[in-house]
Amino acid sequence: MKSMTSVRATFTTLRKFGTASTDRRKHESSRIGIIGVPFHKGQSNIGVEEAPSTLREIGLVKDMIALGHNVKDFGDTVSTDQGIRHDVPDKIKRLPDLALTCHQLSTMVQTVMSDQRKVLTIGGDHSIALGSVDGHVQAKNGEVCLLWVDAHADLNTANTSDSGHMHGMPVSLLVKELADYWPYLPGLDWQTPRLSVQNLAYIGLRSVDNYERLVIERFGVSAFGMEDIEKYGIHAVTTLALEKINPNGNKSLHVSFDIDSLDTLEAPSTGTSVRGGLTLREGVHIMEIAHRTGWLGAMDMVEINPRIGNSLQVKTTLEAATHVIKAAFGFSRSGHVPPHLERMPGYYAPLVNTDNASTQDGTSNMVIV
Ligand SMILES: NC(=[NH2+])NCCC[C@H](N)C(=O)O
Ligand SMILES: [Mn+2]
Ligand SMILES: [Mn+2]
Repeated sequence: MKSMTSVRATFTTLRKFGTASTDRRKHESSRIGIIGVPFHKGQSNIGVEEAPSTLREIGLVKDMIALGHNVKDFGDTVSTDQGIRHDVPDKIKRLPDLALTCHQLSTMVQTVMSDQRKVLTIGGDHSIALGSVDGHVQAKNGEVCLLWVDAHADLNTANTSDSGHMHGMPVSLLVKELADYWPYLPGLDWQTPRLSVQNLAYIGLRSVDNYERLVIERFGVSAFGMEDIEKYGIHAVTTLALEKINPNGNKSLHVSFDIDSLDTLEAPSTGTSVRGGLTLREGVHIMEIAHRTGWLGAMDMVEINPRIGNSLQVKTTLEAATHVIKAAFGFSRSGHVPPHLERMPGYYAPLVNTDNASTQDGTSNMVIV
């Protein structure tokens, strides 16, 4: 057993640095709505549309309820098959199905928020964020800030995209500063870009196309790539990004989390994986900070593809996504005292004399057994 002196020293050190274990994490329960979007036509890999059902099968809803939240599963958007339209730029020939899916999603997000719930949207590829963010912006009358956690900027237009994959374009459809760089898009009459690039920040970038870089520099977008995370650390980068996009703390936060922001080793089952990404710990910490701001209104989790990789790789990816989501909605790696224990002062009586945790000489009379 450690001597009392060393225990006292440890406790004092912990208290001085204010670690989570000495800083009581108050756990607030929330009302949460879950929406699935089984959509894959923003990219070329079949399977990403299976992620919503797969995450449900491994217990996502149960996990959220176990965090003490009031959780309602609003089901999935209805899949459509409008075929290919030839009156739109060739690179967005599958726009009709994206437009219909995102219109449904935007409406569902507004419905969930009108039920006083935070929204968790499970993709599907990242093009669906056009619907989830639009719904959030409409529900909050434009007072939204957007944190895009991704290896990619997803800032291409139909003219600048090399791949023609719409999951590389949602941000350019969401920000008003790029509205003039798009032709009229049939089927998207319901969507008006209202977000400003000033309220957009990226974390995790490491595969940015030339035109995307041009836009980031031209408009001064807050873009924190992996190099910035090497230099300053994930805590500083996340805190700075959030301060940039919501300086007055009055906007509702939307975090669009692309699982490929994590390193390939952490989340291999995704279609456009890029080495040198975030560790799972870094991804979790981004969401811990987002949660603790109290600003989080909605989160997307996208680009999980259960058909890519072997069973261990799929399991690894799904577990990573679950850890990130739970962090966003209050799971604390340091533990928390559930409300019923809060109401049991006697519970701590045998261990800590709480009315005088440290005696006059600064030593603690806490007995750790
Ligand atoms: N959400 C994603 N995984 N996006 C990948 C985009 C890759 C590339 N920048 C493109 O436009 O095709
Ligand atoms: Mn993305
Ligand atoms: Mn990506």
